[in-house]
Amino acid sequence: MAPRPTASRSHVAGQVVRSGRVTKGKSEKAPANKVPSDQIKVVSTDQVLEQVHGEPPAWAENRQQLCDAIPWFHCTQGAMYHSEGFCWGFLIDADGGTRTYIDEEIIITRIGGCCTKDSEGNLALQKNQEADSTLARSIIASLKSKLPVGLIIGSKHKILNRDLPHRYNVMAWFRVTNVWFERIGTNHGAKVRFEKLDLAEKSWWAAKGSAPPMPLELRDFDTKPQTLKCEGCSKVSIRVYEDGWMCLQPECDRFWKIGNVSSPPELTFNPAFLSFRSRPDDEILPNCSLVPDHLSTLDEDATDISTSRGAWKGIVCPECHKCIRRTLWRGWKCSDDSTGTQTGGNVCSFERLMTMNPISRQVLLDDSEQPSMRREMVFDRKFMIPEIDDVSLSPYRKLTYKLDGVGFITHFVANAEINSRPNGPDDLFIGLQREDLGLKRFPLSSSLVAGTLTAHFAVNHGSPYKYVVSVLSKAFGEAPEVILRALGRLSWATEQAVISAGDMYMPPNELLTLGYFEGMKIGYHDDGESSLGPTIATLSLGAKSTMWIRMKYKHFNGHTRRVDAGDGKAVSGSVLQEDPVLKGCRLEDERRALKERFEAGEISQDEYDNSRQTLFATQKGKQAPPAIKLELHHGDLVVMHGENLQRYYEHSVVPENKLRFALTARYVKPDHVDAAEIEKGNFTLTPDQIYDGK
Ligand SMILES: O=C(O)CCC(=O)C(=O)O
Ligand SMILES: [Fe+2]
Repeated sequence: MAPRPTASRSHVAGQVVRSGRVTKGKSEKAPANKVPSDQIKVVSTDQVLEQVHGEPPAWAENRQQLCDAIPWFHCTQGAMYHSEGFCWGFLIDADGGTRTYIDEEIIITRIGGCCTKDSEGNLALQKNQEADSTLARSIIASLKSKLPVGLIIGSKHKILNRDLPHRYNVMAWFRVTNVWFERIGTNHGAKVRFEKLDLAEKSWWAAKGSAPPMPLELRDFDTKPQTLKCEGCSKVSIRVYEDGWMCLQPECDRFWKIGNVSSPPELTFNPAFLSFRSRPDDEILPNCSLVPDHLSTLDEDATDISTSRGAWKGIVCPECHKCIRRTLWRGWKCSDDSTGTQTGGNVCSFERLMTMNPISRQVLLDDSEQPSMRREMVFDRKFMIPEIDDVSLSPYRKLTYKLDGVGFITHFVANAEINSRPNGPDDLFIGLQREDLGLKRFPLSSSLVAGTLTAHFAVNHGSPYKYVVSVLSKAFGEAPEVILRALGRLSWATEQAVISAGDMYMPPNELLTLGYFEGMKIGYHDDGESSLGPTIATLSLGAKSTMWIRMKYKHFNGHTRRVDAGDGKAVSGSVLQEDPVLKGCRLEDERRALKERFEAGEISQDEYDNSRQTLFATQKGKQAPPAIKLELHHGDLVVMHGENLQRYYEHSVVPENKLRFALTARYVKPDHVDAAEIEKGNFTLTPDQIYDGK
């Protein structure tokens, strides 16, 4: 038997393989003494990294950059990007599992999925991975359809032991040559062998100073590793390990056995399995380029192109090759989408700002949205039906949605007469596009995947306010005319709504402008910070959108969400300390009855809590369906009023077309603002900036 390299004694291209996960065949080329010392970087006492020969064609500091710019890797989690039943892209990073392998042309790894972390932080298969699982099916489909797969290597990759230049590095196109199953722990999981498609070109991740690849004409494409038919299941399996041939069909009772004996835990790859190469095949063609040249496909002269879906994808910086997202309203700036950690102190100066021809309101109108004097209104009975008032604020139609004990939402429905007035919504819409407002996309403060940017642009004027993200605030004193005019309208709407409810009017001192391109939206959130007054007014400009309002999960269900304890088991959520038992919540009658008994002193706190736990155990918690649906059109105003509205309910807005602005004004309590920033919220409107409701 060939010597079996193990953790303690194997040397792979000049460095000790520390993980003990890889066992390489004897076909290894570069022996340790061939690596010049200037090409070795000592990272820590036990890690010596070789320099790589070249540079990746594209790279990223985080997954979001990668997913935004690389069309074959739209995936923020997991190793494999699959869609439409195929695997398109694959990331090899921290943990490829046991028996992984990498060299300049071949990669062997597990396909991901079905995993959990063991006590040492390594990924362990939690259950069997079957051939009909989504991941296995996708990778097998790519193999059978000869679909090339793009590979990316992350700097946490433990086996290559080269000094990878960036956190995520695009490698090359590969073909899938084999997919098979192995026993991994007590379960079985799928493995894959990738082979680089272009064998003529030297891989950038090859060691610096290493020999060029063997020319194609000198290569042997005929010798293949041994394949044998299993006497048990009659299916053919390839010989992956030198230690012996094994049946690799998990359903066979001879699976993962050499002869009659279970395979040893340490195995050596069959050199023939590592060294065979597939003949170049013209049929294997990627269906897009490895690194997209997105900028050259944008025709800026076409109207509205700068706000189309295609225009807010990420690009690969033509200068430094970093994947950059469109963080700026006007375009891409390499240094703006940077954590600064991967640039080695060099800031790339690339930027591409678009012309941004203003789009007129008419371009966004669809057939069902002809300008009319008063829009016809059809209400869907699935949602709350409002009170309709066509008189008191004419020419606006006033729709009021009342949530008992919670608050109300007033929708001021505009029409063509209102919109076309000088300095009205039509003019404001064009005005906002002409101004350089400094709209930007910011990282979401609470997101499952760190670094995720909002799917809308934002800029704040007036008192500082942190909504779902932190946005720098500009003083009203520096605000352009359009912002002050919008503030005039929003102050009017706030006053009308609040006074008609008999509440005190607090003039807004903050205005957040959101800009939405095609396909952008704002997900469910509330505007209920302790620093804010109870009233929030929004002016919609441009594309039509739908606003959804639903009860928050915990108020709908009466308990917080169940959380994953990390071992695959769910920890049940805790019951609410104070359950408002809102109208329409789940198990409303039962919850109200328990609450009444508790408040009447008939049951103790413990009994109340335990009875609710028992009640909730009968049904799985779920998200509340939307209670209110508002169709927001150009020029419409919406006022949400009531602290409890933000406490118990959340809202989201989904626009439908290429360009929409939402200008939302709030009252930020001065005791929550730094003294130095108070004056940012001061403003005086000129008489013609004050709105009179016409
Ligand atoms: O886009 C909209 O209409 C709503 C914006 C919003 O919810 C917010 O700014 O908090
Ligand atoms: Fe909001």
